[in-house]
Amino acid sequence: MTDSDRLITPARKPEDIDAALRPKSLDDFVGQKAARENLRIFISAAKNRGEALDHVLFFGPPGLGKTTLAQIIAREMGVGFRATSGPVIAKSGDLAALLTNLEDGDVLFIDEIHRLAPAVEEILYPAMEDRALDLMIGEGPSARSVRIDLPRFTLVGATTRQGLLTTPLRDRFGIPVRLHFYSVDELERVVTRAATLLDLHVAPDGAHEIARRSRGTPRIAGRLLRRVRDFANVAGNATVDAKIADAALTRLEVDGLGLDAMDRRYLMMIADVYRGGPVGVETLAAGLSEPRDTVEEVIEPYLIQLGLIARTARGRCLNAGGWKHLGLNPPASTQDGLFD
Ligand SMILES: Nc1ncnc2c1ncn2[C@@H]1O[C@H](COP(=O)(O)OP(=O)(O)OP(=O)(O)O)[C@@H](O)[C@H]1O
Ligand SMILES: [Mg+2]
Repeated sequence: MTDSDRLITPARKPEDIDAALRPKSLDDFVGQKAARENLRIFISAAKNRGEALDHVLFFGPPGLGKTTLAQIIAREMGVGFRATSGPVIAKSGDLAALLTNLEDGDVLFIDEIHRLAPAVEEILYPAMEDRALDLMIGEGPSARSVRIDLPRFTLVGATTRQGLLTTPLRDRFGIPVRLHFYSVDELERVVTRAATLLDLHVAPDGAHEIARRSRGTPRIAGRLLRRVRDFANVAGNATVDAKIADAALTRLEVDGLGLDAMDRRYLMMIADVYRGGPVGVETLAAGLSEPRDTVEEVIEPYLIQLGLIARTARGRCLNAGGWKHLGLNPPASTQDGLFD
């Protein structure tokens, strides 16, 4: 099984209906209170001054609302929205064309901005800083550089890997925004809101059951809701309540914390093969036959967030909560206060 086959992967799956479920305004956007309130202030200040919003960088795990917020910024600023992504911009000329075609004040959204080619990235520096484009005209000895002024624009970058961004690029974003996993309460609101959009009746206990299994991630909440709806339909239930949600998600092998077979294999491997760790991430990745990136970016963040495992300098360790979730006792030798 690869990560994209998992029901609870935070990455976008083809059947996800992200666009239909996207909140369209800051008021409609659930959670991320600090980010939301800061953006509200920056947006209203920029509008008052009649300026474009400063460049914004969103970073955080997949499915938390980076693309959604980028679109909301354009809407709240009342400007156009142009979207592209790092790997799509192959040549510096492609980016130059995008930039020169912007209209005054537009938002240019670059997803996966950590994957920009270095030559393309260099075009961005003067564009972001001075709203200018430096172009080379001609070749050989007669070549000369001309500077073209660009319209005012806001670059909104998104990345799941802030660490892979070069410092000069990161430094040019005036408004860096980190997105966090959502609380169960917030996800209940995400589920209830999505249910209304899907014309589906979900009882509060049903929303709670789906929320607590959604790994802090709205995209997963939307996906699980639609899966549970299928079960409710087949069972002839008009309302999604906790019972049907639990039955459906248990059938789909998503446990009470939102962990699936892959997570349990990961935990089990540390517990069983490495007696609770520490064990290196490379070793775990090899044991699970998963790329190291998937282990570090997809499997581990949520397990760390739950406090089931810890990343230490010597490797990964299972915490007390991890042992408990597996229904196991830590080996006696590790019970001397090493685990909380
Ligand atoms: N705060 C929120 N309230 C309600 N729904 C949300 C919220 N944040 C995200 N969603 C929903 O979750 C889904 C994924 O959001 P989005 O596409 O913005 O995530 P992303 O961070 O851009 O993910 P990726 O890193 O994969 O590009 C969308 O369907 C969106 O409507
Ligand atoms: Mg996105």
